[in-house]
Amino acid sequence: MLRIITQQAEAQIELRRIRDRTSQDHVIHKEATVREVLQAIKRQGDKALLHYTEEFDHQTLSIDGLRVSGSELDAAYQQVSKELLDAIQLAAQQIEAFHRQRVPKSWVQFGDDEIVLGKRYTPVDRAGIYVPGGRASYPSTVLMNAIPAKVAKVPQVVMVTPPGSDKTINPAVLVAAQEAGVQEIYRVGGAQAIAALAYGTETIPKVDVITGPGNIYVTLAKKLVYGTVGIDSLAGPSEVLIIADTAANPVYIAADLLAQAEHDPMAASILLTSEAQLAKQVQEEVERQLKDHPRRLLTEKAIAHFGLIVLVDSLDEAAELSNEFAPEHLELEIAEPWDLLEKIRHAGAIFLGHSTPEAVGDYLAGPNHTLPTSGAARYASALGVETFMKHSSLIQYSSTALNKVSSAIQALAEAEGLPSHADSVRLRTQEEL
Ligand SMILES: NC(=O)c1ccc[n+]([C@@H]2O[C@H](COP(=O)([O-])OP(=O)(O)OC[C@H]3O[C@@H](n4cnc5c(N)ncnc54)[C@H](O)[C@@H]3O)[C@@H](O)[C@H]2O)c1
Ligand SMILES: N[C@H](CO)Cc1c[nH]c[nH+]1
Ligand SMILES: [Zn+2]
Repeated sequence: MLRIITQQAEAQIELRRIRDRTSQDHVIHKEATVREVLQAIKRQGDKALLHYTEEFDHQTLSIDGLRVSGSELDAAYQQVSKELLDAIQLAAQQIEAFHRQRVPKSWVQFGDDEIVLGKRYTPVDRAGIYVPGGRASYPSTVLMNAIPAKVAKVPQVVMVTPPGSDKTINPAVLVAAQEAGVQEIYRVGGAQAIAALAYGTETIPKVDVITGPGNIYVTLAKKLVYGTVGIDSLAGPSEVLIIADTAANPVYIAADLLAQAEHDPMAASILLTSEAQLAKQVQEEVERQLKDHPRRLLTEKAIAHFGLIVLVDSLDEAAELSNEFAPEHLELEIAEPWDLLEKIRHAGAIFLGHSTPEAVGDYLAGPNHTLPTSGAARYASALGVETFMKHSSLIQYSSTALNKVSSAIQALAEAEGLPSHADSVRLRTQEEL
């Protein structure tokens, strides 16, 4: 049953516990497992990959079977309905159109004395995309990760996803990968897949950046390999925080809370409202919708451990609590959502008004659904084209320009006790005299 809390102090403690659920004590033994997996893949490559796929995914693969074959890719198109293919293509178009607006542009600036300064953006050489597949399969996540990589013009995009029963991968995932321009697909998941992308194995190439959401094992692995490779952000398990007033419909709110909870037993679903009657109605409606839910066990677990309704005094208080939580998804189910927006400082994606369920953003509105979780929205943002790019600074000085700053650079270098730095400027500017 979704709990209702009325005391502010208790609400703050509970919200903090839920926000920090991926770094609490019960996760420590999972981190030990993940470290062991990373070490084994680093040392033993494919052999360890097959071992952990057997242990965690219960699938016996051969080295030759790791990569999805061309015939499997072709067959996938025959296995999806026309309606699903159309939906994948519509989502792909909208995601691409949105991301094309945000391609970082290189620039140079010409200053006095022939000084040229600028930034030059270039894509990474190789990107690795993680597509979750443990408890659900995610063609939408393929599109959300591979399309920005394609827009960034990454030359090699490699995808990993766990094998399902009979070692197969959902054909919709394979179709989405082809529509989005993924070149290589490997049937491995969990921490072992992240390790393979970070360190490389005999079969799977080492990449420069790993993106994509996943469960606690995937998220911990990404955190641990950061530095060996780049990552997008810590994206998962999922969460939604809804702020609602009297204008909200309890049936919609309950559905939106469950839409997040059904992802993972560690998913978080939170409602902040000043309306006691609405709180009660949502609590009852969640129970009603859960009754016939096909993923009832998993969803109930998430609601019981990481679900919460908080009764607040005002929308301002709700905004402040939301800022402390920094949710992955924030829904403003209130009469004037744009008025509250200015009070919101931290959220991965914000959904405004009653006709904008979070699922619109999950699938096809265009903005990316790979978003920071567990409070990471305080400092991180949605995955984007820039996740697959980096920029180099450009600096050119003429001798006239160098002469003008020569003594300042030498003074700074001497203050730092670095004489060769001073010499590198002094020798050049002396020659000019
Ligand atoms: N933030 C986002 O943008 C976003 C988007 C989509 C999905 N998600 C999240 O992605 C996650 C998907 O999770 P999932 O489980 O369905 O798929 P997943 O692919 O993330 O995880 C499955 C893998 O976990 C590993 N695993 C399972 N149990 C294990 C154990 N006991 N020890 C070690 N490894 C184990 C297995 O190797 C398996 O391949 C959910 O948490 C969902 O909320 C987040
Ligand atoms: N809500 C997820 C992000 O947390 C994204 C997703 C994909 N498919 C359905 N939902
Ligand atoms: Zn979702």
